[in-house]
Formats: sequence, structure tokens, C-alpha cells
Amino acid sequence: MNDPVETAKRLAALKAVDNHVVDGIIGIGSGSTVVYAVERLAQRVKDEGLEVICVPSSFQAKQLIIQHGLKLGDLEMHPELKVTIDGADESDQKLTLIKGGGGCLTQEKILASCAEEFVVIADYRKASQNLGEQWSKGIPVEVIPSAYRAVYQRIEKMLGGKSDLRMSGSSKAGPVVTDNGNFILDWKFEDVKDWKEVEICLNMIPGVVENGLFVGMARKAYFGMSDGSVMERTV
Ligand SMILES: O=C(CO)[C@H](O)[C@H](O)COP(=O)(O)O
Repeated sequence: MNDPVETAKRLAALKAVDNHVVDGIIGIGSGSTVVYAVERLAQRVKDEGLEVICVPSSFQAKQLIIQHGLKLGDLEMHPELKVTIDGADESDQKLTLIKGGGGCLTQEKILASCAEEFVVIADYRKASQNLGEQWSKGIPVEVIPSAYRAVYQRIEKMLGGKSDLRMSGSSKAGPVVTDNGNFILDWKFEDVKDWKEVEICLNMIPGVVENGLFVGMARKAYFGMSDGSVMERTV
């Protein structure tokens, strides 16, 4: 594999799976980095007889689990997870994360919250000192479709910045619809001092389902670097 970003994602995923996964129930995040984690999990199941049941955070994660022949579970059967492994769009020094670039933030946050340990895997482009340095698309906010304009206006009034309704692009006219049947606003923030306060404030707006700020949830992150090493952050 020659692409340095893909190599970095793979290295981070391998290390996280090797260091954190033991027999038990595993939460599987979404995105392109998680693909490498699922591949590694499947390899360990085959080579070592690892006994895992995987709980997906999205349609994509479910497909990955099935394609790799792993045991599929759900939160109703397994509300307590040993570890959740997931990617991120950006992480600051304290492992405050922006997530939801793939639109799966609500289930991802649920899986992170149900796990004894939440481990982040990402490539070097995602590691920042402060949020917003690398990720310029804003903070995803999942909203009930009928409330999107009301929420949009409330966010601007309360917190400033600007929101965009996420659109599907060329393959379908209209907005992105999440796995839960909702819309996504991408809120471009300005001057945030307290991320926890913002996370709570966004979720207090009626019509908001969840937002993509993950504050104080991750304790460990692995970032694949361009030189082939893996940088670890622990908080
Ligand atoms: O939050 C997510 C999806 O909702 C992903 O974890 C995030 O977008 C990172 O994706 P990738 O591993 O493709 O960089």
C-alpha cells in the first residue's frame, strides 16, 4: 500500500485492535479507518480464535461485520461493551473529538458511551492542538428534518457561527438522510472556549438529536503518522 494516508490509517487500526481487543463485545465505529480495524479483528478471530461479538454504529459498520464473517450483535442484546473502536474527523490534545463526517454520530456516541473503553483511530491529518485547525467543515448536528431551520436559527443566535444543511451531492438531489432518517447541519463555529458547554447547549435545542462533539469520552487515541510510526495520545 503506497498511499501514506491509507497506510497511516491501517497502522493506527492494527495497533488499537492488538492493544485493546480481548474476548467480548466490541463496538464498531464507522468510516474508512474502521475498515482496517474490522479486517484486523477478522484476522485475529481466524488466527487466535478470538471470541468477539461486534455491535455496529451504522449500516456501513454492519455490512463490514457481515462481510468479514464476524458475529453481529446489537445494543438491545449487549448494552455493555468492552471496547468501542472508532475514527474521528479531528482530535485536540485532550482527545476532544469532532465526529460525524460520515453522518453516523448519534449511534457512534451511543456506542462510545456504552463501552468500558473508547479508543480512537485516525491518520496524522486528524491530530490537532485545537479543534478547527484541520477540520474546516464544522460540527455535525443531527436534526429532526422538520426542525432543521428552527435549529439552524437557534444555533446561530445562541452560539454564533453559521450552519449548512448537508447535501447529498451528485448521486441524489436533496439533503443527506442519516441511518435514523434525519438531516445533518454542519455548524461552522467561532471562538469556542468550553467544548463541554457547547456540546450540552447544542443538545438542549429541541429538534437536535445529537451533535458530533465528543468531550471527555476517549482516553486513548492512535494516530498513524506519515513516517510509518504510530503516535499515541492518552488522557
Ligand atoms: O465520525 C465518523 C463517521 O460518522 C468517522 O469516524 C469520521 O468521519 C472519520 O472517518 P474516516 O476514518 O473515514 O476518516
